[in-house]
Amino acid sequence: MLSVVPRSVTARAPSKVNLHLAVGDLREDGYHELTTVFQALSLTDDVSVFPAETLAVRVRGEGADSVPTDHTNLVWKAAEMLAAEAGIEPDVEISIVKGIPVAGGMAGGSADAAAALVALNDLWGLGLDRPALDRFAARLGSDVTFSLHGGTAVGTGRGEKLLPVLSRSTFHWALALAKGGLSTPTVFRELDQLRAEGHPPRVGDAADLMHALASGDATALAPLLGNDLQPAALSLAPELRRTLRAGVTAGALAGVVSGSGPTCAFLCADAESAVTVGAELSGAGVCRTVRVASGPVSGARVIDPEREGSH
Ligand SMILES: C[C@@](CO)(OP(=O)(O)O)[C@H](O)COP(=O)(O)OP(=O)(O)OC[C@H]1O[C@@H](n2ccc(N)nc2=O)[C@H](O)[C@@H]1O
Ligand SMILES: Nc1ncnc2c1ncn2[C@@H]1O[C@H](COP(=O)(O)OP(=O)(O)O)[C@@H](O)[C@H]1O
Repeated sequence: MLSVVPRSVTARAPSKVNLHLAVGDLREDGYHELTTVFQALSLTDDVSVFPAETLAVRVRGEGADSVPTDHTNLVWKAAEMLAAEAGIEPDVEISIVKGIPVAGGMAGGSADAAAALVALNDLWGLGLDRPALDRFAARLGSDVTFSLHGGTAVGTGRGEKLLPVLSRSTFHWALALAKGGLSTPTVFRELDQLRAEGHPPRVGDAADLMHALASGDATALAPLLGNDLQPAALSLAPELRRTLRAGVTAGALAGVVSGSGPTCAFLCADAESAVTVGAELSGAGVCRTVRVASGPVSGARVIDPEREGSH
């Protein structure tokens, strides 16, 4: 007798770096008004879903020990939301393979949530279109909408209102992953505190940065990278100053704290330079480990792990 192997679906979602992150006022709902330019990077997480007796989450890979496997994991919440919408039980095993550092300012949890939405939409045959997936994404977290879309985009509101940005070439990055993580709400609170006490530097508008992206010129883009959360991340993790200096000394065009940190992202002239900068950073002992990545890449999408490989 033929036994039927239950179908599984795997989706891959990108990390992100904020090329520009302007943080505005604290809103009444506890979020800050943002204007940010996201770029999706080739450092990714894979999320596979399989029919199961009950909802369960497993995690392996980069930083897996510090990722929750209970209802607080964003993929668990994504499964419950979609199942409630479809009127079914969320009986599924969700397996996450992390390549994106946890609490690293690179939207790893958001990537997993976006990948889970895409994979479950396929597994359960829900036929949800992009606007519908966007609505679920925005409920899960501010960055999840971007993780779905990928590419290069401007985010406003709390980061969930997106408009695509013309970006002409591929940019190459060396990433310095730190020992611990930084909690996003703690970094926003630290910025509020720094602003109450003085005037930490603020990024201007993103007009010149948009031109540099459209021209595809990494040398023009480099001096325009900016992040209002960087002073707060440096205040909480002062050792990142050394990391930022070391990357530029190693030949990067510029370095910036990624989102709320503590990952530092270094824009490099080309792929070869990114490998050299990564090796020098590694040798300088200013970070836990290094990765190279390029962007922009696509948002969360179903993959065939046999053909595309799984990490
Ligand atoms: C800072 C950014 C920049 O892209 O990314 P990360 O560095 O975390 O990757 C994002 O704004 C993070 O987005 P995300 O990680 O999805 O945050 P959420 O879960 O929605 O919010 C976590 C907490 O961060 C704070 N928060 C988040 C977004 C925002 N616009 N204002 C805020 O003040 C709030 O305290 C909120 O309760
Ligand atoms: N699927 C997930 N992957 C990673 N972290 C998750 C996940 N679900 C919930 N978390 C929690 O979210 C927090 C933020 O993690 P992450 O999204 O990786 O970083 P960041 O917000 O800095 O980009 C972590 O403290 C982690 O415990």
